[in-house]
Order: sequence, then structure tokens, then C-alpha cells
Amino acid sequence: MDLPVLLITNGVLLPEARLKYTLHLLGVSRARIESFALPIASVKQLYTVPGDLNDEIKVEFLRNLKDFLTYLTFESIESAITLKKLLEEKNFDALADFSVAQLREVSFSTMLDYLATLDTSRRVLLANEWIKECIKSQSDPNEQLKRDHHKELVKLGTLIPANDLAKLRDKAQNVVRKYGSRVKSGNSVEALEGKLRDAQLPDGIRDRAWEEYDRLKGMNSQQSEYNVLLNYLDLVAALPWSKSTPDHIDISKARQVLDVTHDGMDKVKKRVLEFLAVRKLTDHATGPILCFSGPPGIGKTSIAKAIAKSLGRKFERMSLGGIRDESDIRGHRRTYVAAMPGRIIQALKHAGTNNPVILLDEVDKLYAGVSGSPSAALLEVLDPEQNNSFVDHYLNLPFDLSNVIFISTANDLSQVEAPLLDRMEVIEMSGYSHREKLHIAQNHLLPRQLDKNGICPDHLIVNPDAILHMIESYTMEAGVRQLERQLGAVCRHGALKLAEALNTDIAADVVPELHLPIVIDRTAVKHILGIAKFERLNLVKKLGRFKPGMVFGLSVSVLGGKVMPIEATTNPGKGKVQTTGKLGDVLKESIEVAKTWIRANSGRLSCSSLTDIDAHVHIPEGAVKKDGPSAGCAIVSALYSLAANRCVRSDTAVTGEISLTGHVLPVGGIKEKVLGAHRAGIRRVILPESNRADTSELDDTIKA
Ligand SMILES: Nc1ncnc2c1ncn2[C@@H]1O[C@H](COP(=O)(O)OP(=O)(O)OP(=O)(O)O)[C@@H](O)[C@H]1O
Repeated sequence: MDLPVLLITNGVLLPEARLKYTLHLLGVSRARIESFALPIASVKQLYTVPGDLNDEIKVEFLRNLKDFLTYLTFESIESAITLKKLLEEKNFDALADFSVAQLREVSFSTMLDYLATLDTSRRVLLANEWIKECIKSQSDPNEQLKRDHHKELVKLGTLIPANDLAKLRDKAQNVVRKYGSRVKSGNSVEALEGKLRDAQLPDGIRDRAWEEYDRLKGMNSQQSEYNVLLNYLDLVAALPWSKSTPDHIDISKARQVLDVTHDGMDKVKKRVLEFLAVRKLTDHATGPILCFSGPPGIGKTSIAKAIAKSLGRKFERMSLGGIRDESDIRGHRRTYVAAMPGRIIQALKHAGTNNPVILLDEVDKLYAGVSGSPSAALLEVLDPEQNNSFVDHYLNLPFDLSNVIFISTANDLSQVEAPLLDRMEVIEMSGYSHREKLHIAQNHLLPRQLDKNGICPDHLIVNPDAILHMIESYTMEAGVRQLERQLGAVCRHGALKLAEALNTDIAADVVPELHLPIVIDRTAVKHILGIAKFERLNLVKKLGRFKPGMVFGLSVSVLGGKVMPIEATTNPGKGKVQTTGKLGDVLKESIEVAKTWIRANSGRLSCSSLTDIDAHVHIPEGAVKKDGPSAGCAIVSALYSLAANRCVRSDTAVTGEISLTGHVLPVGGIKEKVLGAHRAGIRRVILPESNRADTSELDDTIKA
């Protein structure tokens, strides 16, 4: 007989899975596929044979199936109802097939063998064994709850007509929700109660937290608010309302920590020690908020870490780069979907104490977006008058931040909003000279990289000359981050050599083909790191002797100081000045000022007044925007060189603002500029007299 193999009985849209359909398929008979040509299969029905089934097995099987029914009601209410019906009918053929179909523990191949067995008694025996195993493995601690649940289901079955499946299912699902969810969530609500008791909540907070807890207890766990409230109370219980680390401010120990972790930086260390000393003597929770500013990789973050270490406090770093939403700082209100607390509250939760050192990293990279200004939110956090009752929107309870030490860092202070900057005490940090970098590399970076790569310091030695070569030719930075990366590459090379030698023969006492220690010199650096990337940037060597109109200016950016070549040429014309190189308004005005000054002083200087020719001023790296008044003196030099047809020295760089009457005015970033000039191979720098005091910060080797 040809017949359909499967009959689709009903497709039910479950209310809790709005977009998912569940397709219920019901097997009606065994069959063998005789021929198969897509999309039609021709099948032959197979008939089961009763076999020899003894009464003892029948009784045991029925008993086991009744227990199995209890378990099944938790899994699928509809399957439980069908099984109940089959139990009433005592149809052993169908009972065996249906109950086995509910088991997930039986492997697919075993199930196929079962399916192919036509002898009913054999299948009942198999089903009985598997069901017994299943019941044994489902021993549940919530037995009483399950029994109640079962009773209620049975009651439902008797009250509602069997054919009214939809009503029955809805009611039954409510029962599953009521009991099933208690089985799952009972533990977490009880655990929460314990956590809230242990949280040492302050007076005003305690009552509100317990009120919310009572509200949670009265809620059905299927309510959407239930989980929101549960998570909220979890946070309340986890916050360190009354937990703090005791301060051990020992100035000599702090000095030692700072000296051990950081080379040089004398001015910064002195200021940090003063800060700690004042804290020790006054015992004031409130103090200035330090802001370390300077180029990347000069140790701003790591010095903040050292402060936390010397105080014995927890350290939390909050990267503010790219934040443009007020709620990142202050949290979302709980009514929002997926609402979360702000970063400050999260940092405190993570720290587990209410007096950590929180580093607000990169405050200059906060932006005001459409959803409010994060800087404005930070103002409240940093204000000692207000921050003893900081209210995060999510938490909606005041938290005392006055014990927290906030430290911030910035690369570019001009990008920090004025009111925020006003709250902080800025400590400017500048880049390092080659000699300072060498010391940092020898004392800190190399030992750290050796350790990271599992190399004993006696097995790999990097010559100072090799380190200097790396500094000069493989890095171009104010800080030491690239240098640490290059040292890491050298160490990995050493690690490979050592590991290869060790691999050759594990039992060998001596590492073959390897002479220890591995010594890294200039040649080895070239071999490991490849072609020197920055040798080509030695501008003095590269540009050689200057032509009239060329001069080196100096600029400073968030990446440190840099040499800025300026070129000027003439064209036939009527005294106009053309500018190229993406120059800002202030720089263009400096060019106008320089031209006017040359014209006014051409007689005294015995040079052309540039009125009968056009000048073209170009500053290379045309894609990079340049601005600021500090190139004034360099532009005057370039135009004078052109007007007088005399060359400027090509080993010299100039900086300083120029006024219309020829006064040279002071400029900022002297140390960075001089270091940048030194990196580019410049040997002489001309600075405004009024900047003389700034030169005291310069390293003697640089001055020399
Ligand atoms: N004076 C120093 N002594 C020892 N190590 C230093 C010194 N300066 C910097 N370092 C090391 O250089 C690495 C980079 O420093 P850090 O991350 O603190 O830079 P940063 O100034 O915060 O940079 P960014 O502005 O990019 O965040 C760190 O591993 C730090 O230990």
C-alpha cells in the first residue's frame, strides 16, 4: 500500500516565541522506501508483530512510564498529554514508540536500529530499559515542587475537555511558568537576599534596596521587569558602599616605588610625592585632580598606576577615548531597554572598594554628541562639593565618590573643555632624549620583554649601541612605546633560537649550535628588524645644502616635536604671495606679516623688497594640516633668504612668533621641538630669547 510517511498534524505559534514556528510532526506507520525520485518517494508500509510480551514486563513498563510522565510534563506539555492518553489505552506498540521518541539520550544509530525492529515485545524491552535509565538520571532536588506541578496538570486534564487543546495548553503553560520558573530562579532570589544582607548598605540606601527586593519577590518571573529588577539589585548588592582599603602613605616607600618603576621624570615624581605628602598630613579626602599631559608612550598611565601602588589602593583605568554620550558616564535610566550603569559605577563595582585610584584616560578625546556632553557629566564627578552624592541614572541612589582619587591623562590640552581643565592640576610631561630612552630601555623595557618572552637575562644581551641604533633608526616617537615593540621583536628572535636549540634533543645537557649568551649588536638589529625605517628621515642628510628660500621650522603636535621644512621660490609677478601645503589661517597671516616686514626693512637689510616678483611659500607634507604662529621667524628667514639670495644653514632650525614691527615673541613646546629637531639630525636650534628659561629642562647631551 502506498501512503504518506508523515502527517503534519498542526503548526502552532507559541506565544513566547513570537517569530518562531514549531512544527509538530507525527509518525503514523513504519514504511520502507522502495523507489526514490525527487520529489516523490514510493514507500511500502511495514507491519509490526506483537511478539511474546510477558505480564511482568508490561506492569513494570507501565509503572516506569507513569514516572516518566512526571518528567515529561516539564519538557513538553503536549507530549505528556499524548502519553497520558496512550497509557489509558494501554497500547504497548504505540507506548514504546512514543516514549522512545521523547528520549534525547539515545544515539541516532541506536534509534535507527530500534525503528527497524518490527517485534513489539523486543521494542518494549528496549524502551523499558532506556526509560528506566532516563528516570534514574533525572533525580531532581525539587521533587516536591515537581509533584505539585504534576498534580496540578492532572487536575487540569480532568477539568478541561480533552479536545480543547488550545485552552489546555495555555493553562498548562501557566503552570509550567509558575513552577518551572521557581525551580530555576528560586536560588538566585535567595542568593540575592544573602548578598543584600552582606552588602553593608548605608542607612538611606538600605530601606530603598529592601523595598525593591520585596517588590521583586511579589513579581512573576515572566514579567519583563523581573529580570531588570533582579540585575539592578545584584548591582546594588555588589557595590562597595562601605568597603575601602586602608591608606598606607609612606613617602619613602612611595619614592622607592616611583624610582623603581620609572626612570627620570624628576619634576613629575616630585609633584606626585608632594601630592601624597599633603594627603598624609591633612587626611583630606578632597585634593587636586592631577592631569598628566604629553605625547603618547611617555608613561602617563604607568605613573598613575604607580601612585595607586604606593598608596596601596586598587587601580581602575577608564578609557574615555571616543565617548560622546553622557550616559556612558552617568548610566541609562532603568526604563531604557538594555539599560546599564555608567562607567564610574562599573569601575567601582570592579574595584570592589570605594576608594580606588580611577584613571580617566584621554580626557581630551571626549566629544559632545547628540545625547548630551560627557564632559558635563564628568564635571559633577570631579567636583568635590558635589561628588559625595553622585547619582548614576541607572543606580538612582547617591554614591559617595569623595574617597576616590581621580587622575586624568591627555595628549592635547587644547582639546579639553575649559571648565573641566579648570578642575584639574595639569602636570606637563615631555618626550625623552635618546640618552633617557636608552636608560629606560635598559632598566625597564628590556627586562620586561625578556620576562614576557620567557628568556633568562643571562641568555640574551642587547648592546647599548644596538639599543641606540633602534632608537635612532627604527623609531620616531617622543615616548618609548615603539621602542618597546622593537625590543619585543628582538627578544622573540632570541626566544626562537633558544627554543629551536632546546628542541633538537630534549635530553642534551648543552644547547647545540648555540653560543650563550646571544649578543645583539647593530648588525644583528639590522638582520632582525630589517631595513631601518627612519634613517631616510634624517632631513639634514637628505636635503643636503639648502638653496635660497629654504629653512627648517619646528612644529609640535600630540605626537611630539617635529622639523617642518619651509620652501619659498619666486615667480615673475607683482608682489603677491601664494601659499600651499594645507596651511591654517594663522600660518597664512604669519606669511603676510613676514612679507610686510621684509618690504618695510628691505632698505636696511639691502635686499629685494619682493614687490616686483611673486613669492610662493610651500610647506611639505601637504596632506597634513598646519597652523599656529610659531613658524613666524622661520618664514621671515625663508623670505629674507629669497630676497637677499643667501642660503640659510641646513643644520639649523628656527622657531618663534614674529610681530609686525619685528619683535620675536615666545612660543610653547620648546622641549618637544628641540627633541624633535635632535631626532631629525639638526644640530643648531634658534629659539626666542624669552624662551631661555625653558632650556633648563633640556638634557645636557642634547644641549651639547
Ligand atoms: N620613564 C619611564 N620609565 C620606565 N618606563 C616608562 C617610562 N616612560 C614610559 N615607560 C613605559 O612605556 C610604556 C608606555 O607608557 P604609558 O602607557 O604609561 O604611556 P602613556 O603616556 O599613558 O601613553 P598614551 O598617551 O598613549 O596613553 C609603559 O610600559 C611604561 O612603563
